[in-house]
Amino acid sequence: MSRPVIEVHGLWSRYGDTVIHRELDLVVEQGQMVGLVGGSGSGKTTLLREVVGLLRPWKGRVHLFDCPLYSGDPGVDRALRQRFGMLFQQGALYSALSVFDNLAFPLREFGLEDESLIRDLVHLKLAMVELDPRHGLLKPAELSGGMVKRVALARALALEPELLILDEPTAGLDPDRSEGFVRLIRELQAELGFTVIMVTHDLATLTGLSTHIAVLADQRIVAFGTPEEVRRVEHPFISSFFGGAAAAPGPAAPAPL
Ligand SMILES: Nc1ncnc2c1ncn2[C@@H]1O[C@H](COP(=O)(O)OP(=O)(O)OP(=O)(O)O)[C@@H](O)[C@H]1O
Repeated sequence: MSRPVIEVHGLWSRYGDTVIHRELDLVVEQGQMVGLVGGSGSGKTTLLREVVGLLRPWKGRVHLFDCPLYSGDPGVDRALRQRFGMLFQQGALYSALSVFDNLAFPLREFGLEDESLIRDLVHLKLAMVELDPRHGLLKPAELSGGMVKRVALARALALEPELLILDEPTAGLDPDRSEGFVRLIRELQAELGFTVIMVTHDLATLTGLSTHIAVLADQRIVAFGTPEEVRRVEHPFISSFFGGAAAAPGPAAPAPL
């Protein structure tokens, strides 16, 4: 039985007098990989920040794993934070720390003290993203763009989250590296079963990763469904986003997960 991981109901957001979201609803169920698309400035990043509690909505309800995001109990909020991992476009890694310490950071922060266990877990996470222990000695500035993304992914997965939030996961990667990163996320998702919500402007990343697509336009989610279902919805943004491919999924359909 599928259960909701993210539930957003009647959400209003604003910066000053500018309303960004108006009565927005979104439900993401366990195991779904949801690509959130919308025009530039439509409020995708704002929505992600509200979903993870980095930004408080003006009005409305956000629940994660059936728990209200702002329970008022620091212990509950902390336990909830352990259940999701984030890969944000900027500020992914601490530049002064080695790769090893970047990955050890969330483990130590959440109370792990046994250094030999931390070492084993860090090496396990490095292996998950196809890196080896010697990469742990490097500083972020010594890594290629693709390796930075993989380390950031390993860090997002450090606490074995049930939900992974990705903001432009392949931005800045060339098409080959981007394809490799999409494959890696897909394989890890198939193995670990986490739910994904992702913002991307890249059609290849969107079609390669999404089981579902949510379209943000007119200050709310105007379409939600499988890529094929969403392509059939009549809306000017959807027609222009998918262009001529709107009627026929063809080769752009997502790979099976
Ligand atoms: N801290 C802020 N203060 C004021 N306005 C903001 C702030 N952050 C974002 N905005 C504005 O709110 C709107 C939504 O921004 P947001 O970054 O959520 O959109 P987006 O859909 O992620 O955009 P893009 O696709 O271009 O990254 C934009 O018009 C943006 O300029």
